[in-house]
Amino acid sequence: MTPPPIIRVDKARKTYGEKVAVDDVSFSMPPDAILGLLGPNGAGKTSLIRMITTITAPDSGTIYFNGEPLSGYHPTQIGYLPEERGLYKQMYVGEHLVYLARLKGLSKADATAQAHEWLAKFDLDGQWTKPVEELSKGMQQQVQFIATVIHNPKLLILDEPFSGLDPVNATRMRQEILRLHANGTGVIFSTHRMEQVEELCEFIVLINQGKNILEGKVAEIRRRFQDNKFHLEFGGDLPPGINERFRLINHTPSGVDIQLVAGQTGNDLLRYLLDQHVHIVTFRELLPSLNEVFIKQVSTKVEA
Ligand SMILES: Nc1ncnc2c1ncn2[C@@H]1O[C@H](COP(=O)(O)OP(=O)(O)OP(=O)(O)O)[C@@H](O)[C@H]1O
Repeated sequence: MTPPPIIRVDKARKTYGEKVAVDDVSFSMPPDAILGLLGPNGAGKTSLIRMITTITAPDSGTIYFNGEPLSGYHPTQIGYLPEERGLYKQMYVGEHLVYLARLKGLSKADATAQAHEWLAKFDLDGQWTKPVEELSKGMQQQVQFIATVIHNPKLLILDEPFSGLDPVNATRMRQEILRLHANGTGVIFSTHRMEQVEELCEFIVLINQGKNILEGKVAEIRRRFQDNKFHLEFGGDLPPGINERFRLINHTPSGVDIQLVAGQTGNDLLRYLLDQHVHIVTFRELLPSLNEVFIKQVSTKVEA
């Protein structure tokens, strides 16, 4: 039997007065997936996350966790790193982590052991008795990440987790996220950095103006939005007449991108190049980046 989705959002709606922040959004997230929750500023992502974490309730619609309608006990299985960090500045680092882990149901002994283990992973074990406010911003962020994962949640929700981290610490956090994922934790990752989404996520849901406008596997979505562009690397010269047949864009030192027009196929281009005895080094279709897909989708909807 296939396991139920870790999260299924069924027509969730959230309004603030007249403002419809989440407009009947539905999607499913396979268990242990890494899902990118994307959308422009004000799209409704935080409002949706707050419903998934039971901080707020939908006005209508239902959210299911592992096949069960969300209830008060599910938050202990969720770890949420919000974009606005919320540690108590005067508390000591170790004491703070133990306190937060106990709120998630760990015994004092387990909470203490886990806090030590996680701090050591981030080279922060020497900070146990320091007040949070004496840590750098990046270190505070790592402590908050530890607070998010310390109870070994089944679902992690991370809002811009890498912001403010140097490359070494960002890589370390990324490795920990991937390790948790490999051990069966589902991850919802919200960011405006599309290259991070391409690196980490297999699936995305794109929200715009409160509505789910695009969802699916990243690779399939990029393929769906391909627009007949090819990249050619070649030795020697191109035939002088190529410009009359094909639209050359983006010359780079190693080659050229070619935009085909209606009625032209990649095979037409390849055949032409072979007939003209071009020395082909590389010939491949260019897929749009997720960034290009995002901009195209969001601006189309704004214009519509
Ligand atoms: N507490 C609130 N009261 C009134 N309106 C709100 C409240 N929270 C959010 N909104 C509105 O709901 C809409 C969605 O906001 P939300 O914070 O969910 O967007 P977001 O996608 O997380 O944006 P960002 O990427 O900028 O963080 C916005 O128009 C926002 O102004």
